[in-house]
Amino acid sequence: MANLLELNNVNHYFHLNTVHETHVLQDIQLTMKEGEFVTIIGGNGAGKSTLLNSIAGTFPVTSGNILLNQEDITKKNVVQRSQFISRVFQDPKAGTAVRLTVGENLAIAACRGKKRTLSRAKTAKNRSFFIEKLKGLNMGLEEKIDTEIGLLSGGQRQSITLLMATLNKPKLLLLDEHTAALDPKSSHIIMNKTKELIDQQHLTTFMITHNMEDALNYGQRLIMLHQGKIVVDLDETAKKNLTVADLLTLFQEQSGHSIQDDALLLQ
Ligand SMILES: Nc1ncnc2c1ncn2[C@@H]1O[C@H](COP(=O)(O)OP(=O)(O)OP(=O)(O)O)[C@@H](O)[C@H]1O
Repeated sequence: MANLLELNNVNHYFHLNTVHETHVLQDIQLTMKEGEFVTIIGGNGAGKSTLLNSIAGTFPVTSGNILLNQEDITKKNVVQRSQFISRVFQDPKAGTAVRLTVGENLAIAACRGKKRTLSRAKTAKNRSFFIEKLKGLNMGLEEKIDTEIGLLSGGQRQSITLLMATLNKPKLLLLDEHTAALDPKSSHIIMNKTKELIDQQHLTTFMITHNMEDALNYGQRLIMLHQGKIVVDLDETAKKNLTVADLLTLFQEQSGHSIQDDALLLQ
């Protein structure tokens, strides 16, 4: 199967050529197949968010190139890339207009990357489409279609953010610790919804998590990042029977360090 995403020798420096220079991504070589669900873990400051930001186009990489469906997107900015790359952030408020209703937020998401044509008939059709999608979440959120999204709980908001991110079937879905701000029960519900949406649409997905169990339980491949380098890359067979303890040992063997990250170890 063809590569959906390809990163070739990607390097990223912050504050290049200053005393504060940090080499955050170091010669990243990474490919993802279409439909692959990859989880990524690593200690604080390993460069996970920077890697996602580089793929999303939040800032230009210092060197190297990024290909999506064989097209070089390295020079495209975040808005141009958002036509085919969706992202869900840790903060459930990010990516939504908190003063607009659930329905209005979904309408904005549905227009992403398309020409906006609004007619009464289309608005009514969209409304029933959104109600069906909300029903699919099985959280009773179809009743909240006219509620301001800012008034919903973190878990409810995050499930709608997920729906918004997947409404137009993105080529690539980036999940940036999207359950980390939720309580354990909501986090579990959202992870199950995430898997459901990914499976239904066969979405190519890259998920950062601090939860090692989730990193092992979800997706077909697991990557560990350490000091800006990929130190572990496990396929489905390799990660199938691994425990969190095995993962910690593997990390130590490959990087020469133990994970100095309480958030990761406390999971
Ligand atoms: N905008 C920025 N300007 C300068 N340095 C930055 C910036 N963003 C991140 N860094 C630095 O880059 C390094 C990697 O940060 P990044 O946020 O990518 O790590 P992370 O693996 O996502 O960490 P965490 O798990 O703690 O969120 C850190 O040393 C961080 O201080």
